[in-house]
Amino acid sequence: MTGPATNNSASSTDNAAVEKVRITDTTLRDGSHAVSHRFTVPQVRAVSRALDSAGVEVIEVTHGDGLAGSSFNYGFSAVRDIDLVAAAADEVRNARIAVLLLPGLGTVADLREAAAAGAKIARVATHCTEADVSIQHFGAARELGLETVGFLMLSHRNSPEGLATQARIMADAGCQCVYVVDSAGALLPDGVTDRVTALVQELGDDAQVGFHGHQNLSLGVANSIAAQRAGARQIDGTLRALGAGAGNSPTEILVPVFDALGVQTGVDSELILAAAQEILAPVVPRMPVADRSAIVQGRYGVYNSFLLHAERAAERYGVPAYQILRRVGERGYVGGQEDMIIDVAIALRDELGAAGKDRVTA
Ligand SMILES: C[C@H](O)CC(=O)C(=O)O
Ligand SMILES: [Mn+2]
Repeated sequence: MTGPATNNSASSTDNAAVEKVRITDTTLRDGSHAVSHRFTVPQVRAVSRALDSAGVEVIEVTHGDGLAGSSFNYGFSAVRDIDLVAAAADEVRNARIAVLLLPGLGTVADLREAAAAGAKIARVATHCTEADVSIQHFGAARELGLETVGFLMLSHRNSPEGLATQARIMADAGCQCVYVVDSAGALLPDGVTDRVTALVQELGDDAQVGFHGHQNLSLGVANSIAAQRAGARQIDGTLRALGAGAGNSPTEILVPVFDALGVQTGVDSELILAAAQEILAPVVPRMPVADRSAIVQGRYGVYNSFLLHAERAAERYGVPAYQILRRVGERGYVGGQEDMIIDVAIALRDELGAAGKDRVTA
């Protein structure tokens, strides 16, 4: 389906040197955070089939925290990653299945198993100042014949120049596309433009640049437009914005928006709308929403995967989740420090109790 021309379509096509982006849908990976990693094989099959039929080129499937993320600290999956990857790979005809790996959590052995199960793309994620921990994983992924993508998480916590230095480390290790990852939904469009531009200049023809947005400040789609205009060639989304925190840039909105801008995605707008409405929505009990906690995450730059951990700690210790998250942001905790949320909740409980304040949990 090609939609009607819009007022801004002419000017934006004039601006765009490249008029195509590749959409990676991560409903079955980032969306896993929002369902506490409870996706089942029939759900993964149905969503993969719908995305594939709509023309989505890349579908990411894993625990929300990547291969081997199923654990006490991050939350247990309903079904093993590898079984979900194999089911998705079996279901698709054209799309390629991607897996996420956080070094230290997932290992090279996990990558090997994922490749054997049908994964074609390895996405390796590190904190935005720690790219060096990904070097061996990119090497291993390339040896396995996998396409490689690098994720610089919490990208708002590094300057454009600093991020470009980290992107260079990934590209030199064999990464073929480095993503600016707005893990907290904290970046504003200018911040995205500056970071993507810095990476494009640094990487040149050595690697592409991608963008992964979140909705905490309702800017996922606007930031994706900024990224594309600055030279990003790969953009992430999820059906119905299903994802950590306030959720991700919605794929079914990215597609018609890029269409209106004259940027090709290769995805059929009508079929992607149907996938969101008819396939995903009925199986998801709770959709992400930009509520007080999620907006605080965006404003204080808090890793989105912390939301459900903070909500559980809030419930357990009788303190507001948004206050836990604000303090976590002030302390600058990064992915992997989920257990520190408990310490923050206990300290807040003691402080609020000592001050004689009422406890609330929302
Ligand atoms: C492991 C994280 O959920 C990766 C991601 O999607 C992000 O940082 O955002
Ligand atoms: Mn994310």
